[in-house]
Amino acid sequence: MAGAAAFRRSTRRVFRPGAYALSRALQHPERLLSSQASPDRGGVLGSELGLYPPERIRNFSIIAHVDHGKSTLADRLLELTGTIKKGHGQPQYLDKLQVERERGITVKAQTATMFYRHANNQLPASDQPDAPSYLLNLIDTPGHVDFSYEVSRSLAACQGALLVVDAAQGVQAQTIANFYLAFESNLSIIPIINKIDQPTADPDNVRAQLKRLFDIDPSEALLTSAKTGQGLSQVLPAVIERIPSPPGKCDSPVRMLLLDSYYDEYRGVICHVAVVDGALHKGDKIASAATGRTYEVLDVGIMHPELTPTGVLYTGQVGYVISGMRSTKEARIGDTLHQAKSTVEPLPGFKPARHMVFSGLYPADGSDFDALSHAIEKLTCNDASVSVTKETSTALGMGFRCGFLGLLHMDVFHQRLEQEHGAQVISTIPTVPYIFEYGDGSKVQVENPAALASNPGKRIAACWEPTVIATIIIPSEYVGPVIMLCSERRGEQQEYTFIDAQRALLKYRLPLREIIVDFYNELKSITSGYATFDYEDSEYQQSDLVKMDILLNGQPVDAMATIVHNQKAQRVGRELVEKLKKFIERQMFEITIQAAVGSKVIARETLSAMRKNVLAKCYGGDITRKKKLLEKQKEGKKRMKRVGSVDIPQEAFHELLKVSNSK
Ligand SMILES: Nc1nc2c(ncn2[C@@H]2O[C@H](COP(=O)(O)OP(=O)(O)OP(=O)(O)O)[C@@H](O)[C@H]2O)c(=O)[nH]1
Repeated sequence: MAGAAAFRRSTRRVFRPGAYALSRALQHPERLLSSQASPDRGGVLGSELGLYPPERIRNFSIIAHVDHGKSTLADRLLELTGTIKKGHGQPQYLDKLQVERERGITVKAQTATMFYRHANNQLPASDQPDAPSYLLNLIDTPGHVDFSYEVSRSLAACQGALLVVDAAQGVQAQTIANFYLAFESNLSIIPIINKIDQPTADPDNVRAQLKRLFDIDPSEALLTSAKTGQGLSQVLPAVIERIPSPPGKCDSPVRMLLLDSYYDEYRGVICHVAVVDGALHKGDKIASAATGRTYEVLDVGIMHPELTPTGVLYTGQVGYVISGMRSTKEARIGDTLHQAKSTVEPLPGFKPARHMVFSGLYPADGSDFDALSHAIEKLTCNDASVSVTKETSTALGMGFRCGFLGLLHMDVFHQRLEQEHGAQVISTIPTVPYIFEYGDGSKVQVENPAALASNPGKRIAACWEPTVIATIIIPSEYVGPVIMLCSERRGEQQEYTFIDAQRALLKYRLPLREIIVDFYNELKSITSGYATFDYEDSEYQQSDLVKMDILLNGQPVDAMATIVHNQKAQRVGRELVEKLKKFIERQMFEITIQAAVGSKVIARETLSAMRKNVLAKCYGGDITRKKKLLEKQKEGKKRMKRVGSVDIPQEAFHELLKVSNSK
């Protein structure tokens, strides 16, 4: 247990202060409304919501490692309460984005309100028509490390969390991170061992892990299969019995926490809110504590699971508000919305999103800049966690420098640009925010390696790079290779313990740069897919960094510049140059591809001259076939970027992203 306690202390860092400060702020409830009989399932009117005082409300989240079954469990609970129809033909109801369905991950947290009759004895609720009804707000959360910001947001509105653990896989890296987020938010945690239908399920071992790592009493864990439905009937009773109701002052002026916001083309900005004190009615005037702006409440309601107008939301309830905000920039996540002209204490805010990965986004066809600009603007309306600034590259023309929470976040943004807005995008090698100090003592944060060149007269005196604390869980036979991988990536071991007889936990401090490209893939491949990995931001460390340029026929390509560790420059340079050689097509003249640090060339390849004749194999005189081939070639040319005199295909930029920066 001593090991577990030490581990817990060392893991506490993951807590997001805003999240648990809120639950502390909500500690002294005063209940105004008395509990009453309940409305029928499904039929929700504003007057009926008033029948749910805080003691009849439970706000909870589901947290888990990726793929342990959060969204499936959420679906089952929505079905069980009649909120959605059984077999509605669309699994993972709360995963609404196309990219979420395709990748099977949750990116944006969603909320749904359910109604559930519950009696305090062991009889099934169906045998007790007079059993009281409860209003349950289920807040689905993303599972991936990049989106832990969304997790902390969701937790701030909850008093409890279902901690879902796969019965076969057991506790994984993200189970640990999410547990501590919930624990430090003072949430009541209900452990759920899911997927017990699997032949390899070992619930006893998972119980033992929960005890060892989190000191959770094994008898508290519920055993379920979200797939077969086994054990699911225990979940909602446990939610009602074990999770406290939301505290808040029913008779105070309205005060609510802004949990999330998105832009709807027809209705404007829709804010998800948790009402902490008082009641909010349609027509009320509300103000934002952050901006001081006032708004009129045009529509208010619950997510049941679609937007369902109720005209009112009471203390402890979670729902949506439409108030004529023009852009999500006005709807700051974590802001307090309150009754206009009243002085209220703002609720503790959230930790602002930190951008850890930056990349340039350029239209594949230069003339599509306006279309890309429009697409990015629309997408950031719904994803305020992306930062966007315009930038210009000599190689790629006009584009944008975007900051993301992590690499998956970047990928998802990219995919959404293409899928939802049809944008064809070239993105540059991702980079992390470095800090450089010049000889004159001035410091700059560098988010674009090419920007370093704009200060040629200044000598760089020192540089710092962001680091992370990574938690890796692996079967013990893989410890050796993983330790090697981490030290190759300039990692510093912080902890090495066993979580059970078969699995080890490693903690490393690693430069963020070393994990943003390819680390996870490599970790997965050397551990046959068994490793799980999570990380949290840590401090900056001083480092020996250099800017590496890529030159084509002697011309630096600004969009391909990158910052690397001095000792790795040669290897990375060679790899980049070899990769480019494969992707740049031969042209009518010789092309030299070089990697250089300052004026020193560290890698070089030459591509000999050739003319590609697409008609070479087209014997005979079929003119339509010839035309088709020429058309195809023309189409191909469109996807080329001309740098100086060299055409670079779009794929070359994509491939560069994959180049390991540290092998
Ligand atoms: N055998 C079995 N499979 C399950 C069960 N619950 C979920 N699954 C499957 O596990 C996979 C992952 O489930 P999800 O519900 O998408 O997992 P998630 O935790 O929401 O994943 P993220 O949204 O990526 O965080 C899906 O293929 C589900 O069908 C279960 O109880 N038994």
